[in-house]
Amino acid sequence: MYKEPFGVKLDFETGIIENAKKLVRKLSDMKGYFLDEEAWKELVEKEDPVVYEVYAIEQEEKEGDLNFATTVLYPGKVGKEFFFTKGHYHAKADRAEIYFALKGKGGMLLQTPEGDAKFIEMEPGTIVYVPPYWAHRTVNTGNEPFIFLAIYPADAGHDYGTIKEKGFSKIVVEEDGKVVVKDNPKWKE
Ligand SMILES: O=P(O)(O)OC[C@H]1O[C@](O)(CO)[C@@H](O)[C@@H]1O
Ligand SMILES: [Fe+2]
Repeated sequence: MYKEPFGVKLDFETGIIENAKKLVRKLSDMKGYFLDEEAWKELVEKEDPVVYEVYAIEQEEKEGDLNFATTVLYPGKVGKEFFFTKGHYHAKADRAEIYFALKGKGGMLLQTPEGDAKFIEMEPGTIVYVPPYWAHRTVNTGNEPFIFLAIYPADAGHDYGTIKEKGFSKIVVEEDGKVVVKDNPKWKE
């Protein structure tokens, strides 16, 4: 009837949550996500780096329950574009989410289904509220791993397909040593 409460330990240095399920996303898992396809191919053939790791504590997909996960997003670029997570809408699109930045430097790209985008900078201590219906992707704009905790409804689910197909309307790139958010020339409305 009642579920058993529990506490787990999160290591602030590494982002690892004990007893969590680990997921690894390598650059080869992200075909078609980056603007510069040549640079993507070259880097995959050379070293196929890990782009991010997720440590998740997940419950059954039921209304009312909560999941949480840390992400360790490594520093790097494909061409001029900073490493990012795949990004997704929630399968149940009206589900919100909270992110809490722990280490490193980065930001979150958010987008409505109409393509209105927003970039929110994140540093340790930043809490980001992801409202219902907004797609979200995190970006590492620094030189060390960008680590954050996400807390989301257990029944939110992931809709990766829409972003994989259309991308985000904005990209985050390095130009003259600066972080620049600009229009994505490949964005399909
Ligand atoms: O699911 P993505 O877009 O690959 O990004 C990874 C992060 O997002 C989450 O799916 C939560 O929104 C986590 O599992 C993880 O923190
Ligand atoms: Fe999410």
